[in-house]
Amino acid sequence: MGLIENIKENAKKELKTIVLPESEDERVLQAAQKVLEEKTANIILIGDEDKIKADAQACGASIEGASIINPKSFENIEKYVNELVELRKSKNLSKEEATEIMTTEPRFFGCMMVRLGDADGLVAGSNSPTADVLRAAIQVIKTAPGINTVSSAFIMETVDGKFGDNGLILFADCAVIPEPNAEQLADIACATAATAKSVVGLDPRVAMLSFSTKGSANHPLVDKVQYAVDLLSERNVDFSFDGEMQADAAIVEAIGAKKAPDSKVAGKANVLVFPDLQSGNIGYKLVQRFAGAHAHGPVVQGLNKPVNDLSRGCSVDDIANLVAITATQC
Ligand SMILES: CC(C)(COP(=O)(O)OP(=O)(O)OC[C@H]1O[C@@H](n2cnc3c(N)ncnc32)[C@H](O)[C@@H]1OP(=O)(O)O)[C@@H](O)C(=O)NCCC(=O)NCCS
Ligand SMILES: CC(=O)OP(=O)(O)O
Repeated sequence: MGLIENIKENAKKELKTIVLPESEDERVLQAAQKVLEEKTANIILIGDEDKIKADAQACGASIEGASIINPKSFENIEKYVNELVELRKSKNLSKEEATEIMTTEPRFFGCMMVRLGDADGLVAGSNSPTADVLRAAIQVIKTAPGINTVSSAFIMETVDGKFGDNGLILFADCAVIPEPNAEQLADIACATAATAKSVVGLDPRVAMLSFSTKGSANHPLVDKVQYAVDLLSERNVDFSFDGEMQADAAIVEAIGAKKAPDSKVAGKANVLVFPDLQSGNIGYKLVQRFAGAHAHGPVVQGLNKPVNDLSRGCSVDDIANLVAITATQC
């Protein structure tokens, strides 16, 4: 069974409720139909019921079985507003401002549903930049206890099975932290190793990427990655890691053996931690488009409850798949 089939089978075992706040996007309505037909989650759509039903009919999506909630007529809106005021107390958010946010920004409303237990998880981002989804999640859901860093990973399913574990390889961080420091890079490595284990079932081998392999170049950017590797050693983590190393040394056995002969990770990495968001975001999109890889995610890591993002270029299947992934994280 393939990765997504496996995840969907797991999601079916105990149905979770996933919020899709971007009901104005026809791909979301079509994905809702798919999820309901496949029975991988219960679905809540946010918005005006008449409009959503008309839009669904116009795009040929049957959303029967989905719940629809309109924040403007939601009976518990007062509770949601009060919770947001409390959460943003240090920023002096007024009740009027909180009411405006809760009734006009469905991503914030949806995250509040998840925070307060009225839903189990949320998937958004097909119709909004990642930053908007992340801001709502960070402000409303917050980080998990003991975690400082929210980051993300793409589960890349490459076609010929040559790289990673039978073609499965995680890329991080491709969506959240523009210029991670060494501490944050170490946090990203730990979070992505955990995602590799819990969501994909891999035994993680993490490569900390750079334009240098084991000191082949000297530059402050290389020093940062080396420092992140030192931090991982100090943390006594329970997964294999190594770096700094170049991408070819990380994933091609012969090149790994030449450039980093003593490494347990070089040549067989199944988690790639990019040194910054420029390289991570560009890197995943090139592999997705040039190599025809499926890019599942970005799976957001470090939050107290599951909220996952989509690329605006996503397909209906991408949304339905991410809903199943989210359901298994609940
Ligand atoms: C994630 C992101 C939206 C946060 O931006 P922001 O809201 O402007 O962040 P700020 O630096 O103003 O911080 C706001 C709050 O969020 C927290 N925060 C921001 N990023 C965080 C992270 N990665 N992990 C944990 N907390 C974070 C800050 O500590 C701060 O907390 P406070 O309100 O309690 O003081 C921003 O880093 C971003 O835009 N990232 C790139 C997203 C993107 O475009 N990706 C490419 C396409 S996928
Ligand atoms: C993850 C990502 O790159 O999102 P978008 O394409 O929407 O910017």
